[in-house]
Amino acid sequence: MSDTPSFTRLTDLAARDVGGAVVWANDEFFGEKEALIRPELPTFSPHTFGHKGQVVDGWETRRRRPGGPGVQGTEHDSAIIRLGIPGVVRGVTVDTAFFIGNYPPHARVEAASVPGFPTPADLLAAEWTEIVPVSPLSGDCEHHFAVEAAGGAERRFTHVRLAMIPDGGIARFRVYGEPVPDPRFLAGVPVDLAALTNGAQIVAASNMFFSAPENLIKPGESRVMGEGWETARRRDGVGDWIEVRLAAQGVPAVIEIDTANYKGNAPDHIVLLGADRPGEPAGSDWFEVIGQSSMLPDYRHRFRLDDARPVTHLRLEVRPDGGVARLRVLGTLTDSGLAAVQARWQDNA
Ligand SMILES: NC(=O)NC(NC(N)=O)C(=O)[O-]
Repeated sequence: MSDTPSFTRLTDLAARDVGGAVVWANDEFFGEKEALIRPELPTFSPHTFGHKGQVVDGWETRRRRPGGPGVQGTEHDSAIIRLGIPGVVRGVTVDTAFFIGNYPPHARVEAASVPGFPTPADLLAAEWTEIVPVSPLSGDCEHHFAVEAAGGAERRFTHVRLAMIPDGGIARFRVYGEPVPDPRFLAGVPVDLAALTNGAQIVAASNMFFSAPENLIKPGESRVMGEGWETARRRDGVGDWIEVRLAAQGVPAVIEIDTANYKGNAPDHIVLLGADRPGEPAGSDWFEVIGQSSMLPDYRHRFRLDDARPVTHLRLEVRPDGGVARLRVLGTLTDSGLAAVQARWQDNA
């Protein structure tokens, strides 16, 4: 349990900051269900009581009593989470941090793929596939469970259901996996080729001391410094960088490099390189997309590209170091890029 498995380096598809939501729970008497998907680490303030009991940073149900409130029609407590980014699930983490006398002894996870805009009633009636069987939990502990492809076939899921058996508290729930975007929303319109929600992925980074490079391509604005990508102070003059694999091959038209909230720690300048290697990791065949350009603190820098070449990967170099909040790459998929997105969609239907 102490070794952190590699799937935890994938995107947390359920996190609130990528659009996840806890849409239903049969009970949340002591702790609200939405806490499950907060991106921040859980906290605890001992001997802090509200009208309902100890204040907790997690989803916590009441003690189940036969025929008592909150338990009608259920065998155990459960919550349904809408993934912010539908995709293939590779593993989950159930974190019982700070729940010691009140952790659930077992958990189980199921997943479903429900099209459209399902209501909680639609979800309760949906067909669910078990992705983590009933498994023992201990108190105040992170539990990592790898998810095997059901029957050997990979599936794109839109929702997961977390059961705690029979009741208790869970601080955080992470659902790690690979986004699988719906090609209908990427065909024939300008899109952000670097967006996590469109299937882009950060594949390498020089440094992530203060915050994760994946933040660069998350949805929405970066509201505070901690929501961007910030490196440690460099003393070697080498410079920091990230590499992003785009949603698929596309032609970029407008690039945004936003240093929002980096006021005393924006990079001095950047260079943006591109590579066109469909189906392969980017190698050393980089070409210039944006030449050396000065950066201002706390500023959304926009660059218009004319006659750009198709790219599958971009490499953002920041010199000498510092923070960048967001990288946006507005452009259109090429025919072969769209075909790749469609093939992935069909493979995971
Ligand atoms: N001291 C507690 O935490 N008690 C109860 N929980 C809360 N949150 O008050 C309980 O019964 O699990």
